[in-house]
Amino acid sequence: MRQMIEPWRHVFKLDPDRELGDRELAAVCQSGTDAIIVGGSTGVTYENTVSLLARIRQYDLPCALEVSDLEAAVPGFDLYMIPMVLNTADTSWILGHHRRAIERFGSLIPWELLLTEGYIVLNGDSSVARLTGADCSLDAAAAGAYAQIADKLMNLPVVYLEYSGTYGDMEIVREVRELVEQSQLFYGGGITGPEEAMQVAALCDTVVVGNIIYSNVEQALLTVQAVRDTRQLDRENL
Ligand SMILES: CC(C)=CCC/C(C)=C/CC/C(C)=C/CC/C(C)=C/CC/C(C)=C/CC/C(C)=C/CC/C(C)=C/COP(=O)(O)OP(=O)(O)O
Ligand SMILES: O=P(O)(O)OC[C@@H](O)CO
Ligand SMILES: [Mg+2]
Repeated sequence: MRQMIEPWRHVFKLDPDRELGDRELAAVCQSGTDAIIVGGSTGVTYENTVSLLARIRQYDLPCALEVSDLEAAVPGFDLYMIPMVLNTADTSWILGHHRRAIERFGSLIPWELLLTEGYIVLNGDSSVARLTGADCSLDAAAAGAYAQIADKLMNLPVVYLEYSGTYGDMEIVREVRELVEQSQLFYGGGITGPEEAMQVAALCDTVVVGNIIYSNVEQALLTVQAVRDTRQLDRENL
């Protein structure tokens, strides 16, 4: 599964709990983005997830489910991304929900389609931070330490810098970039147009664009080419 995500430079994240018209969905899926991730931190149900998957399947691009609620474990995705929030003291978001999921779904779990994401949640004023009780008051050294736990101690395929709803501190992103060697570095949060997309694309492997799809789809679409046109900096040239 690592091979599937390796080429992903740009992805759109669609929230099953939000409305998106057919025209907008078509534009997003035909934009040239590398993949769609379906996910949200609240209000994700089996029904709204099935319905969004069926609509996305009209288009020919990979579609992953980022599992945030057991009730929404819908079969038929190309990939299942499993978040573990590293910077919370509430272990249910690191292991607890995961244990329950495995007890509940057992042999139904398509293990070969699962990828674990080491989440570092950095916007204290986001649903995901409130939900998981994440400690978002991290400086660059602390964020970098969590990133190395994911990359070097846990060997996770993905480190996800999650600024959901706000544009991140690029000094922190840069520090994390310098330290992550094996994991694929995802960044998501507050990208509202091409300039921000380019800045992030220079530092991270994969750029995730979410909320702006729902408020200004034209700006969201411009991020695709912006990421394509941006060369990623080598760690040595940061
Ligand atoms: C049978 C079948 C098809 C199985 C496939 C999947 C499955 C159930 C596998 C079982 C194995 C397993 C280990 C599952 C994990 C179960 C689980 C619920 C884990 C908890 C994951 C977690 C830490 C969730 C917390 C929230 C989170 C990190 C969500 C990620 C998405 C995210 C941050 C969205 C942003 O939220 P948004 O709502 O957009 O925020 P804003 O409102 O601020 O925009
Ligand atoms: O919605 P935005 O702020 O673009 O963030 C994208 C994604 O990281 C959310 O999980
Ligand atoms: Mg969102």
